[in-house]
Amino acid sequence: MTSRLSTDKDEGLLRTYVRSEIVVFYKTKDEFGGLSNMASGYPLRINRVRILTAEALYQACRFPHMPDVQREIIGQYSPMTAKMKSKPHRKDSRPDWDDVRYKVMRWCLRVKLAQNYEEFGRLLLATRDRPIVEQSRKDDYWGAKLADETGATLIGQNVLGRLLMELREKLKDDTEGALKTVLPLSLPDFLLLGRPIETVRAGGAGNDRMPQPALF
Ligand SMILES: Nc1nc(O)c(N)c(N[C@@H]2O[C@H](COP(=O)(O)O)[C@@H](O)[C@H]2O)n1
Repeated sequence: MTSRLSTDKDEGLLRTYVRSEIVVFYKTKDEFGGLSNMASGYPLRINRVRILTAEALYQACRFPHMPDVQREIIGQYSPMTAKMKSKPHRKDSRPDWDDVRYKVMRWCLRVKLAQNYEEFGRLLLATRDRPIVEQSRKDDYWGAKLADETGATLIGQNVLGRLLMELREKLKDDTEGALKTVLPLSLPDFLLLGRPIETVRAGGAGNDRMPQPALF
């Protein structure tokens, strides 16, 4: 599975999923909504900076050269607003963004697991061996869209779901807790607020819902 995801060569390859055979999440309140990057309750800490959701972290990674934009993104309470704050700057995303975004997403999911090992791990393992799919209205790159109005079938590249499945398989073998440590990606300028992103370790993030803006 890693090789399928290790390049965007298969970009455009749409997969078809039958709803009754998969774990699908659409809203964060769904049974498996915690798998969404928009889900709250899985706080992160990078270089001692608290970040409320994987979505905010992912969006901030677009702009290593723009710390003020990163600060604005991770300063939002709402993950959707964090995503919206990145939108006006998208054209200024790091120049290799389209090539590296799936690697960044894989790293964000690793961080989410490392720092929320019990809760997120339990949710991942509860999907057992089923395909995981994020249902989306518009985005059939990260997720999959309804094939028709019955909703019985979804079609998309489902890159996020495939990364989650990849992580689930690693977690099944993680008897030593190796996934509680996450090395930084070896990308040029992998920065947060002007500093190189350091190794991420379990603990540290806390789950006290302290608002990120309080840190600024
Ligand atoms: N707009 C929107 N609404 C939701 O409810 C979503 N779950 C998403 N998808 C997430 O957006 C992220 C990708 O953002 P880019 O389009 O690459 O900037 C990723 O976390 C998707 O899962 N989008």
